[in-house]
Amino acid sequence: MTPKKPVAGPRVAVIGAGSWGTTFGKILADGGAHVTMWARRAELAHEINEAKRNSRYLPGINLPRTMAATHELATALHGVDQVYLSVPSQSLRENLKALRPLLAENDAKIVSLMKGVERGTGLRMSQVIEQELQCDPDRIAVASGPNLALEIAREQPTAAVISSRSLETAETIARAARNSYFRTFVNTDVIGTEFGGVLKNLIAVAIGIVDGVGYGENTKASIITRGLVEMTDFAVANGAHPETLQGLAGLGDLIATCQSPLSRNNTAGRLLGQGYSFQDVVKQMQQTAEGLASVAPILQLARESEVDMPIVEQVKMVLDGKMNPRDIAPHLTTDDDTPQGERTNYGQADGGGPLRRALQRAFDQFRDGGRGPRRD
Ligand SMILES: NC(=O)C1=CN([C@@H]2O[C@H](COP(=O)(O)OP(=O)(O)OC[C@H]3O[C@@H](n4cnc5c(N)ncnc54)[C@H](O)[C@@H]3O)[C@@H](O)[C@H]2O)C=CC1
Ligand SMILES: O=C(CO)COP(=O)(O)O
Repeated sequence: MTPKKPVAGPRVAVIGAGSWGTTFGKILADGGAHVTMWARRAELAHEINEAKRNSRYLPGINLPRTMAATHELATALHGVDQVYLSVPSQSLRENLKALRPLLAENDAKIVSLMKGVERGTGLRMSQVIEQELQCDPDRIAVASGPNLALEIAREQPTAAVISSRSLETAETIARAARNSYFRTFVNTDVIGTEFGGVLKNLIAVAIGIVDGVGYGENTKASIITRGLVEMTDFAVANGAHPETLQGLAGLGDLIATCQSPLSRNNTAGRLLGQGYSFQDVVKQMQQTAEGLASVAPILQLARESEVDMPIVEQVKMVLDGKMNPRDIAPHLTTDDDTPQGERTNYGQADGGGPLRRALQRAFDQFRDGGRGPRRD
């Protein structure tokens, strides 16, 4: 009997064949993994299999010859080592319910590619996965960073962060998701990595709004800068390491999303700034703009953790039709009449407050060689 050929790369399934799922499938296939895409529609699975194209989500892109696709979940998940999830965040829980029995006998690593929080619970995607699959959090990883799908599908050089509570899991996934045009770094700050991706969407909506109104670069730079403060304040108060927000998953993604017309969040904001109502914008968006659903749960969490998020508050007011888009502005982002210098909650030397305490805890943990994140 001839010995079985060793399988070079891991066997992976990517659940969700939209723009990011398909692009990530290409990243993995180009890195040597055996990729099966799961698409909801049989026609899309057929197009990927036969034409090596996903013309709706990635027009003009040739997909790897080795990439397979199916619309049968059981076929996609059979014998896999890794499962990548890339469906709209609000649909993750229902999708996991279908996955769970199919993964019962399998200890595959589960990777979230998503950048939203669940409406109603405010849970991050890795928390929803842990709840629904009832699996060891060390098996779960998340991917984030400045990762506009179409640019990566065109093989433009890009970096990303893979984060897991288990460094070993993060490194395993980072090795699989690495190739000549995609470089992955690792950290163990899952909270910071996930919130970075969620929060930059909200700031990108704000940038889109001021763009739509017709304001220029000063306004946008002011909102991006103050937005990073809000993102950091919020994430640190909710358990993140501040350094993560300065890396690819925070600042990096904020820059990419705020300046690119490819961003759906930015586009949704631009339409709002041009005077379209929230309902009109939702109707016009052909793809997922996660920021629209994340605003309310993030503001709820902000209130619970006593963090001010004036820019995100203004985005919510525009979405609700309670603020004229022309009034959204960084000068409303300080809560006193005569702001003295830049208020960065996490840098305040006032000796008190939940943010400062959270920051101190994070630094202590890092200095003591705890499970702090690696620099990305
Ligand atoms: N597109 C991008 O550049 C990036 C997107 N992401 C994140 O990836 C996630 C997925 O976004 P995209 O692929 O861009 O969205 P998309 O809108 O391009 O594709 C979404 C996919 O999910 C499917 N879908 C819709 N509702 C579903 C449901 N109820 N159950 C199962 N599948 C459903 C759609 O048919 C489609 O295949 C989002 O959380 C997004 O924030 C992250 C990084 C980059
Ligand atoms: O997350 C992204 C880039 O990193 C994609 O942003 P949008 O979802 O706004 O298109």
